[in-house]
Amino acid sequence: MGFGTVSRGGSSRWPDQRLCTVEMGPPCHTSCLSRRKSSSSPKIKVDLDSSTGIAVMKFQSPPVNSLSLDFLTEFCISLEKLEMDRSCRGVVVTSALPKIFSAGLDIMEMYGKSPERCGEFWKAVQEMWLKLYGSNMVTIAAINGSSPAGGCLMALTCDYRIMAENPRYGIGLNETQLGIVAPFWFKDTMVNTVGHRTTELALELGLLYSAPDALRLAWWTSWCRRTRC
Ligand SMILES: CC/C=C\C/C=C\C/C=C\CC/C=C/CC(=O)SCCNC(=O)CCNC(=O)[C@H](O)C(C)(C)COP(=O)(O)OP(=O)(O)OC[C@H]1O[C@@H](n2cnc3c(N)ncnc32)[C@H](O)[C@@H]1OP(=O)(O)O
Repeated sequence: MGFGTVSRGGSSRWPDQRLCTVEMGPPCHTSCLSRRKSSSSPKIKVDLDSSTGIAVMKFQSPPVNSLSLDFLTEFCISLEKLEMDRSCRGVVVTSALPKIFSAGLDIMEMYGKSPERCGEFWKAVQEMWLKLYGSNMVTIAAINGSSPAGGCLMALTCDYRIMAENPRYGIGLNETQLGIVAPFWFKDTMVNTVGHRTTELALELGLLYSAPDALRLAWWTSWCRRTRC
C-alpha cells in the first residue's frame, strides 16, 4: 500500500513553543471533573480534560499492549474521535500496564494467518502511522515501559517523547535482532527524529536504548526519573 501526502500539524491547535512538560496527575479540584470526558474500549481508555484540551490515551491490553488488529482498530477510532472534538488540542499516549509501553506488532497476527487477514492487519499498521503522524493535535508519547519495534515506531511517530528512566526499559527498532527487516517507513520515521547515522547503526545492530542513552542521541524532549509517569 502506498502513501498519500500526509499533512502534519499546521492548525491553530499547535502551540508556538516546544512543549516540554506534561501535566499527567489527577484532577486538582473536583470542579475539574465536570470538564472531563472519558471513554473506554476494551484495549484503550481515553480521558479528555476539556478545560486544558489535553487527552490521555492509555493502553490497557495485557500482557504487553501488543499491536493486534483489534488494538490498532480501537486506536484509530479513538484518535479519530479526539481529532473531531474541537476542544482537544493534544493527546498523550501512554500505558496503563506496569513496565510495558508496547511490545510492538502482535507476533500472533503475523503467523499462520490467511493472506486476506495479513493484508487487513498490515493496512491497520499503516493506518495507525498515518493517523498519528498526520494528526492536527499535538501528540506526545509518555513511555512508561519497554517499547521495542512497533512500540518504538508509535513513540517516534508522535511529536514529542518523554521516557521514564528504568534500566529495564528499552526502546528501539530492534527488528534485526528478531531476524526481520524494519520496513522503510519505520526507518524513515526514526531518521526524522535522530538522523541518518544513528538510525543506520541502530537498525544494523537492532539496538534497544535506555532512556539516558536515547536522550544523548536526541530522541527525547524530556525524560523523568519516576518509574511510572
Ligand atoms: C502480517 C504482515 C503482513 C505483511 C507485512 C509485510 C511485511 C512486513 C514484515 C515484517 C514486519 C516488520 C515489522 C515488525 C515490527 C514489530 O513490532 S515485530 C514485534 C517485535 N516485538 C517483539 O519482538 C517484542 C518481544 N517481546 C519482548 O521483548 C518482551 O515480551 C517484552 C520486553 C515486551 C516484555 O517482557 P516481559 O515483561 O518479560 O514479558 P514476556 O516476555 O514474558 O511476555 C509476556 C507475554 O506476552 C507475549 N508477547 C510478548 N511480545 C509479544 C508480541 N509482540 N506479540 C504478541 N505477544 C507477545 C509473550 O509471548 C508472553 O506470552 P505468554 O505469557 O507466554 O503467553
